[in-house]
Amino acid sequence: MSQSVKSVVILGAGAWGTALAKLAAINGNQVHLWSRQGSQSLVSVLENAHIVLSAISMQGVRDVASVVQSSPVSPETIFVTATKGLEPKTTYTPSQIWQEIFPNHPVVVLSGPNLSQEIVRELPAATVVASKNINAAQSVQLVFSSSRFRVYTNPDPVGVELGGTLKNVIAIAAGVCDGLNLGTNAKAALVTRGLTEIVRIGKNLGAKTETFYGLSGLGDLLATCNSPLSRNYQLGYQLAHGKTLKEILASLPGTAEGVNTCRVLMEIAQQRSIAIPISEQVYQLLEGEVTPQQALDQLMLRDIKPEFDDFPKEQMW
Ligand SMILES: NC(=O)c1ccc[n+]([C@@H]2O[C@H](COP(=O)([O-])OP(=O)(O)OC[C@H]3O[C@@H](n4cnc5c(N)ncnc54)[C@H](OP(=O)(O)O)[C@@H]3O)[C@@H](O)[C@H]2O)c1
Ligand SMILES: O=P(O)(O)OC[C@H](O)CO
Repeated sequence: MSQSVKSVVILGAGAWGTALAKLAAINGNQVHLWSRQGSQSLVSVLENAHIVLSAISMQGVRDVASVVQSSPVSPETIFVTATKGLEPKTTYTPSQIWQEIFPNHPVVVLSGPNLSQEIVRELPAATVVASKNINAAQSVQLVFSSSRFRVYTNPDPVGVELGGTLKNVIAIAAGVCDGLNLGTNAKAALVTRGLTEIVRIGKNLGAKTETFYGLSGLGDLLATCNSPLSRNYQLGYQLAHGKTLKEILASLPGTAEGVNTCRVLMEIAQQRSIAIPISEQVYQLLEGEVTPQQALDQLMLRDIKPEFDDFPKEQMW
């Protein structure tokens, strides 16, 4: 893989921003890792940046993007977003925020089964870079691809971004499932039906169904629902052990985006009349309206129904 050296600015020196900075540096790129707590001004690092990647947690994305907007950036700069969340006020995905603020720049989504602690240890992993601008996606692919990190391109940014974002809600449920010791059958049912919910929402928001069966959908869902390294999984696991959300958030290392995502997701589902029963129980659990056991009972005692929403009637019996 040969390419010219790129100037890459990573916004957000949290767990994911730091891991991505390491990956870009391995390929000989000139990398600036920016944090609001650091000494470098945003203006100074943005000068001549080919790629600006945001690994800011959802709550800070619009503020940081607005500050970037007031700084001089080259018209060629590609924006990459690696945040997995939804904006409460607008229900926008992070890439929609970046595209709204930078309408004339390519925006690329980077998302996949990427637990940062494994990537920092240089364990092998794969991810997806998705954009309507395929040249931009390919440039980003070259910057991050290495013998330890395999990067695929994809033309469905909304699907890639929603897969990574919505799985966090199901990962909370998976943590609850393991915390309650419900067994492997229950976990398989939960993850599979969770994927059905993600596909329903994603299709309604304009994503391609097949994207959710790829790395950024099913791949990330499997990684996050099965790893104690996931903050969202950990949060669910601890809820099942009787801790309150407040107690868990006070000691959790880093951001568990699933909590806010779940609230925004419920709003989207209600506005569009989309059934997402697992996510709804996660919501009620996070709001303290049900216990983990009550959430389980509510799911198991729902009306019986066909497995698929759109199977032709003559094929059901
Ligand atoms: N960790 C992973 O394995 C992983 C993998 C893939 C995707 N992601 C996604 O990447 C995003 C970041 O995750 P993370 O694990 O890196 O979280 P994190 O360790 O909590 O770091 C969050 C970063 O966002 C910054 N930030 C938050 N609000 C800000 C604001 N208003 N202005 C400026 N900076 C702000 C934080 O700055 P301060 O330190 O100054 O607060 C920090 O650098 C999340 O959306 C997550 O879902 C994470
Ligand atoms: O630690 P989590 O739950 O934010 O998950 C990290 C990544 O999204 C896994 O791909």
